[in-house]
Amino acid sequence: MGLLVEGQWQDQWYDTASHGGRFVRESAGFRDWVEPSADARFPAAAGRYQLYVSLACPWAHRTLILRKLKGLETAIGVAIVDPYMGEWGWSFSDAPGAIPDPLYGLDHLFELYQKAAPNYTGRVTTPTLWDTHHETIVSNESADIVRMFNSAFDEVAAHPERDYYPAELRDEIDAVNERVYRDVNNGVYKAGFATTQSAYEDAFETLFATLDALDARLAERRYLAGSRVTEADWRLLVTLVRFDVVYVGHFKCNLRRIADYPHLSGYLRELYQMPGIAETTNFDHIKQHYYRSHGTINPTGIVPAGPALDLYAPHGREVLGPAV
Ligand SMILES: N[C@@H](CCC(=O)N[C@@H](CS)C(=O)NCC(=O)O)C(=O)O
Repeated sequence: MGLLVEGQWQDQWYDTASHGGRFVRESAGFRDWVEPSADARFPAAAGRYQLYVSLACPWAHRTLILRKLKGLETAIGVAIVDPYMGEWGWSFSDAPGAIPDPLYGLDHLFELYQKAAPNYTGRVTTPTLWDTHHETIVSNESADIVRMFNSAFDEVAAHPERDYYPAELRDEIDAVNERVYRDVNNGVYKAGFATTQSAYEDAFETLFATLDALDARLAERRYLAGSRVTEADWRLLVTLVRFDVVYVGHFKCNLRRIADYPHLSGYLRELYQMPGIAETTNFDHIKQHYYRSHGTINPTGIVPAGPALDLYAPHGREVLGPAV
C-alpha cells in the first residue's frame, strides 16, 4: 500500500492521524472524459480503451457492472490485478481470476501511472481507464467512468437502449447517490479505517442509520429511484454484496448484517440474480484482498472461511411492482 510522490513509489499507509483518526478519501487525479464525438480528445471507439480493475474493489465493480450491462465487453478490454495489495500497491499476476496487463506486461499498476504522468503525485487506484491511443489515463474516478459507459459508447455497445441515468430521474438519482456514497459506500471504509474509537463510532452510527432508512425505503419501492433499475441501485449493490462477507467482520460494521434486513436482503438478491451481475462478482478476490492486504487491521492475514451465503434464494420483490 502506498502512493506516488513526484513519480516515485512510496510505501505508506493512509494518514488518519492528521484528521483525528478519521479516514478521508482523496479525490481522483485523472478526471477526463470519453465523448461520443470523433473530434474529442478521447473519442468513444471500440478497442481503444482498457479498464484496469481489482475484482475486490467496490468502485471498480460498479464500472464492470455497467460494462457488462451495456454490452461493452468486446469494445473495452479489462486487466484484473492480483487481489493482494502489498508494499508495491496493486500488482499483476497469474492468480486465479486475475488478468495480467495485456498492453505492456507491467508488474505493478503504479507503472501505468508513471507512463501517463512521470511526475504524478497521488494514489494509484482501481478502476483506471486507459487510452491506448494517447497512452494516458482518461480517468480514475469510477463515478465518471460509470457515466461514460452508460452513454458515451452507445455507438459500439451491444445494448445502447439501456439507460441507467435517465434524464427524468437524474435529480432523484443524484440525491440518493450522495447519501449512499457518503454514508454507505465510503461509510464502511470510514468505520474500517478509523484509528480512534470515536471516529469509528461516528461512522458506524451513520452507516446503520442510513441502512435502516434504505431498508424502509425499499419496503415500499422495488428500486431506489423511479420504478426501474438505475445507476443508484448498482452503486448501492457493490457495497451490499461485500457487506456480510467482509465489512461485518473486517471493518467491524456488525450491528446488523444485510441478511438481517428484510428488504435490503431481498433487494440485494434480486440485483445479484439479474443476468450478468454474478459474473462480475468474485467473492474469493473480495475476501483475499481485504483480509490479507490490511495488515494494521488483520495482522495474521487469516481469511475467514465463512460466511455461508445464499444469494440465489427467492428474492420476493415481485410484490412491489414489475421488474423493468
Ligand atoms: N474515487 C475513486 C476511489 C477508488 C479507490 O479508492 N480504489 C481503491 C480500491 S477499492 C484503491 O485502489 N485503493 C488504493 C489506494 O488508495 O492506494 C473511485 O471511485 O474510482
